[in-house]
Amino acid sequence: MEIEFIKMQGLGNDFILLDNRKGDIRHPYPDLSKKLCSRHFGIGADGMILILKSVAQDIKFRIYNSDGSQAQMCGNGMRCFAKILYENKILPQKKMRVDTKAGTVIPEVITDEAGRVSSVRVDMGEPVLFCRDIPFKSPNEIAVEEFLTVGDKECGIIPVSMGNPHAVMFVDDLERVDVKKIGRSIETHERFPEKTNVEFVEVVNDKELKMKVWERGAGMTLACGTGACAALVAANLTGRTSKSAVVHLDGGDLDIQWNKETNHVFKTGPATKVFEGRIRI
Ligand SMILES: N[C@H](CCC[C@H](N)C(=O)O)C(=O)O
Repeated sequence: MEIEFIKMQGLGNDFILLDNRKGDIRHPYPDLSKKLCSRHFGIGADGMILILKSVAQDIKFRIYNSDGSQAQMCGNGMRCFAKILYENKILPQKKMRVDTKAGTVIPEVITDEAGRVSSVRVDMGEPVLFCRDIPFKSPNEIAVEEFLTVGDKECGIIPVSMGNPHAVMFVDDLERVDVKKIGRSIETHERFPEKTNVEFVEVVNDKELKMKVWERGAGMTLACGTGACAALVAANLTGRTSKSAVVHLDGGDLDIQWNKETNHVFKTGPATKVFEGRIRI
């Protein structure tokens, strides 16, 4: 069968969006994601995102990594998702309640004078710090700076979940980190039973972070929205930044705010439609 798709990117983290509200795409999603995300044999992307009908909320969001694994949530992908829902008039409202495997997430599109979505502000919900819920194997009930044995090194990380697991590592000089080698090792570390995304973070000042990311199920990407949220939470918890910061990623900047009254984390950034097409599966 032939299906329509929309290729999107958020700070260079790219996705293939499929509208399967009618349920006519019956191909197993893990296999379909691997095929479509292949940069040599498919369309090419870090992940595949599905627009699905929801009973409980306005719409349902599901994300699969390029290796076919399913993730609970995707920050950059959620901005792309919200942009399409609004611009394609799938949902009339600017503020949406989205059913994700990380719970209900609330994106709000911000439009320019022409009515086009210029950026999206997402209420990402609450960070998860209980080790058992991340999940992360630890004698500690709550995440603190933990040490993982990676090869012949002891790496200090702070485990945080934004619905999906993250290992945040603070470094003095981001340019000197072997992101691939260390990221790959920590992604599959046995203390992360569901694997993990890995963020390498350099503190610029109280309101700025620089970050590179190795993503679970996708490898090095240009940006990770949930990862930027996890990085801000870890930085604030350890007194490195205030409760809001600009996170500089290879693909661009994200604005992250942690509202301590509601304990919700907010992420604001761009979303771009690259092209649309049809592909035989
Ligand atoms: N690889 C992630 C999912 C995509 C998250 C990332 N692209 C984002 O923007 O949050 C995981 O397996 O948890």
